[in-house]
This record gives sequence, C-alpha cells and structure tokens, in this order.
Amino acid sequence: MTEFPAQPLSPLDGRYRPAVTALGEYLSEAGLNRARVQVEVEWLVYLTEHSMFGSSPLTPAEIEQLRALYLDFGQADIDWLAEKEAVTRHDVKAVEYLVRHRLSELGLDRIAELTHIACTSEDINNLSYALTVSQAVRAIWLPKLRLVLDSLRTKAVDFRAVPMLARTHGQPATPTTMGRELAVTVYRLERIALQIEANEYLGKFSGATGTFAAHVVADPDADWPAISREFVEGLGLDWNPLTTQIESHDWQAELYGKISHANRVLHNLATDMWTYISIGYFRQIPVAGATGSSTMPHKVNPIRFENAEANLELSSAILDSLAATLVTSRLQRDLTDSSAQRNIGVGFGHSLLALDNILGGLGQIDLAEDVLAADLDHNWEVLAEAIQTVIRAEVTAGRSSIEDPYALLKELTRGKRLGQAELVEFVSKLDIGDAAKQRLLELTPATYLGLSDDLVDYLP
Ligand SMILES: O=C(O)C[C@H](Nc1ncnc2c1ncn2[C@@H]1O[C@H](COP(=O)(O)O)[C@@H](O)[C@H]1O)C(=O)O
Repeated sequence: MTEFPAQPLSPLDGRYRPAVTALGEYLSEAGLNRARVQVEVEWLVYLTEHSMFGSSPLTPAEIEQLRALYLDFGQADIDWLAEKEAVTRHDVKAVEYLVRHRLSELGLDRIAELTHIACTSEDINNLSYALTVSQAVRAIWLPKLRLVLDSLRTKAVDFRAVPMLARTHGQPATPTTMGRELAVTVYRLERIALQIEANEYLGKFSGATGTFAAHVVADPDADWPAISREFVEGLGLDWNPLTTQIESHDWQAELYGKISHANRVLHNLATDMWTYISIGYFRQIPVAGATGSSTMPHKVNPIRFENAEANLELSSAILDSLAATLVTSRLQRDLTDSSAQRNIGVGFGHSLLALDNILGGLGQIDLAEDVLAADLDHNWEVLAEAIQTVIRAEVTAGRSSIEDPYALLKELTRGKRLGQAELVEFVSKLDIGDAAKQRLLELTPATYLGLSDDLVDYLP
C-alpha cells in the first residue's frame, strides 16, 4: 500500500472545513501567535509611550511599523515561528524572538530589551486567548447563532396559529401550535445568547507569580497595578488583579458552560425537528441531485439535524472538559491549561458546524399542516381535560352537581380513542350551565389551544 501524505485527523480540518474556516482566523495556532505578537507589540508601545525604564516615545511611523507586525502577520511569520520553536521548545519565547528579530529589521534595536520585559509567558498567553476567544465568539459563533434564531423566529411567527397535537411522554396531550413550540426554543436560546454576550474576558498582567516582583525591582516607583490595569483594559479586556502565574480561567469556564448549555438546547431542537419530520409534521424539501439512501431511492433523510446532534454532543464534551480542567492548576501553575486550551477551537468548531447544519435543515422543511390537522382530528379524547375542568368550574359555581368529574372523564376516555360524535353526545347530556355546555360543544382539538397564539408575542 502507498502511504498518504499527512492527513488531518479532525474532520473539522477535512470534510467540514468550509463550515468552520472562519474560526481559524482566531482559534488556530496561527491566530494565537498573531495575538501573542499583538500583546508583545502593544506592551512595547505602552512602555515607550509612558517613557518607562528611561525609554522615549516612538514616532507615529514607528508605531505603525510595529503594529504591522501583527496586522500583517502571515505565512512568513508562521514559518519563522515554527523553525524557532523547534529550537527553543518554548512557544512564547519563539514569539519574543520573532518580535526582537523584526525590531532589528526595523532599526529599533534600542528598544529590543523592552521586548517581553517583566512578562511571564502566561502574561502574553492569557491576554492572547482572551482576545482570540472573545473575537471568535463575537465575530463568528454568536452571529451564526443569531442566524439560527432569526430562522426559528420567522417560523415561530409564521406557524403561531397552526394547531398541533402535543405529545407529552410521546402520548396525545393538550394541543398547542407549532409556532408556540418553536418560540419556546427561541426564548431559551435568546436568554443564553444574552448571557454569552455579557461574559467577561479577564486578563492578568503581573509577572511570573502574579506579584509584580520583577516590575518592582526594576522600577520601584511605578504604580504597577495601575499600569497593568490600564494595559489590560486598553486591549478591551477586564482586568484580573489577583492571580497566581496564570489567569484563573474562570471566565473561560463560565463561557464554555454557557456555550455548552446553548449546545444542549440546540440538541433538543435538533431531536425534536427529527421527530416532527419522522411523524410527517414537516416535509423535507429534496435537494436537487442529492441521494437519501444508497439502496432506497424514495428516501430523504434528515441528515442535517442528525449531523447537528452528533456535533453538538462532541462540542459540549470538549467544552465541558475544558471548563472542568482549566479552573485547576497545581500551586502557582502547571502546564495542563496550555495543552488543553489548544482544543478551544475544536470545541467551538463542532458547535459552529452544528449551527450551520441546523440552519440548513430549517431551510429545507415545509410544515405539513394537513398532517397536523389530521392528527388532531384522530385524537378527540384530548378534550377530556377541557370537559372535566369546565364541569369542576360549574360545580364550584353551583350550576352543576356532577360528582367527581375527573373520574367521570377518566372512565370515558383513559386509554381509548374517542371520536367527535361520542364526545358531542357525552357533552350534550351533561348537567351543566348552558353557556359552558355551548363552549364545550364548539370546542375541537384544533381550537383547544388556550393562548398558544398570543404567547408567541412574548418572543424577545
Ligand atoms: O514564562 C514562563 O515561561 C514561565 C514558566 N511557565 C510557562 N508558562 C507558559 N508556557 C510555558 C511555561 N513553561 C513552558 N512553557 C511552554 O508551553 C508550551 C506547552 O506546550 P503544549 O503542551 O503543547 O501546550 C511549550 O512550548 C512550553 O515550552 C515557568 O517556569 O513558570
């Protein structure tokens, strides 16, 4: 057998690449290294702007050239870092050398020793992760979730008055509307989206063990906590003043918990859509040229929702694992976070892929209102709840003396299929007030909807 050239092991880098490419901009190793260069460069700019350690401010042209190191970060830098890291065996040190190398090329050797000064690698790493993860969430993941929410919201509104048999425990139950059921999912996801939007992205910048020790010994007069805060906040992050060597990663655990929660709600949506399709409530719109089954030519399979189901489970498994492991670090640091955080993009990638498939799946279905109507018409016994409740109200109001209305209806309906004629006959003979009886006689499974339609107005 011939040997393949190197192949991706993750399907995210293979067959699913087009759906997740955008995340690579932030959550790939190159994205991380670009952010590391950004932090190193911005620290140089900050130090010189404030004439720290006797330095003097750079000219605007020099600052522009420095910032180009990360703004124009590309393949040449990626290759340079790979070569250097093979020697240093330390990824952040390689980044420091890259910055020093470019400083030399720019004729800025005079500030070379300010590169990475007083920093530990984690000072660079934690800010870089906070930057890249926040950008990935805000620029890629949340907008994709918003597209799914828009599609769901449109369907919730379009189908708000379309009656549907409910199936608590999988059994016929008090009817609802398809739109209201979809609105429940939108409401849930909107809450989580707001929580994700409000997530903090904390950053520490305080040296080898979080004590500013090197800073103070190099410049005892500077207000280092204030400088650290200004620098971290200047990057658009929230300052964490009290840490060990590592940022404590609590913001990451909180964020991944929320994304994982969203994943599970989406998983619930995917399996419900699958079930609605399987009982004929939604018809799938065949995709031209596509095949459902390799042997059963008639089939259109709900593969989008099935793919989403699998990828949401994988995403949550990874994000839950990250949330659990990242909040512990032995003593002042261990390196497990470094190795674990390299999988953040994998966790987000599986979720993004699932969102993409849910969006595609939602775009390929039509509501089969005739099937929903027929199902309701086959289940008149769901009006038993309505009848027993009205009788109890009538008894309480003194307009009826029927004993134990619940038992009466249970006797009539439990485990049975009743038709319209039998129910009408039963209601006609009830000893209750005329208005109540008329209300019950006019009721059908398709009109026993309570406030289903109105409740859709609570959509955020
Ligand atoms: O500023 C420092 O570096 C302080 C140092 N702690 C470290 N902090 C951050 N990174 C470190 C640390 N140590 C190693 N490395 C480098 O991390 C990389 C780990 O590789 P991987 O498991 O692939 O994520 C891999 O590149 C490692 O070389 C300490 O001794 O406290």
